[in-house]
Amino acid sequence: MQIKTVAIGGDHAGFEYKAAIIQYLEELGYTVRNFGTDSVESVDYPDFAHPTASAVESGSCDIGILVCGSANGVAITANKHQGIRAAICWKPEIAALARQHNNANIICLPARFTSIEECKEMVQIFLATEFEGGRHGTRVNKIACL
Ligand SMILES: O=C(CO)[C@H](O)[C@H](O)[C@H](O)COP(=O)(O)O
Repeated sequence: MQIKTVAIGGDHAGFEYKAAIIQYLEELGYTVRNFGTDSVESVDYPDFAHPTASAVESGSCDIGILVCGSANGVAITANKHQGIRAAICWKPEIAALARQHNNANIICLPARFTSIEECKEMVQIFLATEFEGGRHGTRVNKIACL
């Protein structure tokens, strides 16, 4: 999958990291759609995670990034969307496996438990790693079969 357009969103706890990631991605040549929030003023993460997830689910963006304090809230929210597989990642290896084994289409980053540089590395890996398919495809297909 060729990734050109990235959706990104998060709450106040993820704002500074989101801004740094946007700049990083635009320097790499990606088109970034920012779904906010755009300040450190306290907000409710679902208000920003839902539109970000919808953009990926609809296909208007190729992949998504969500950032909040622990990543839990944005992940729980995004995974309410039928077409979303949102993975919480806190190490580069986990970001790779989220794509390789789970075909994740949103990476959720814990801003209060990682550094900006670690998040940039995880984003780069997430965007560059392909889904392996095979046995993993069988498993991923079973996720939606409620
Ligand atoms: O996952 C979260 C919510 O479950 C995020 O970590 C939020 O960023 C966090 O809860 C925000 O906490 P705050 O005390 O309101 O800044």
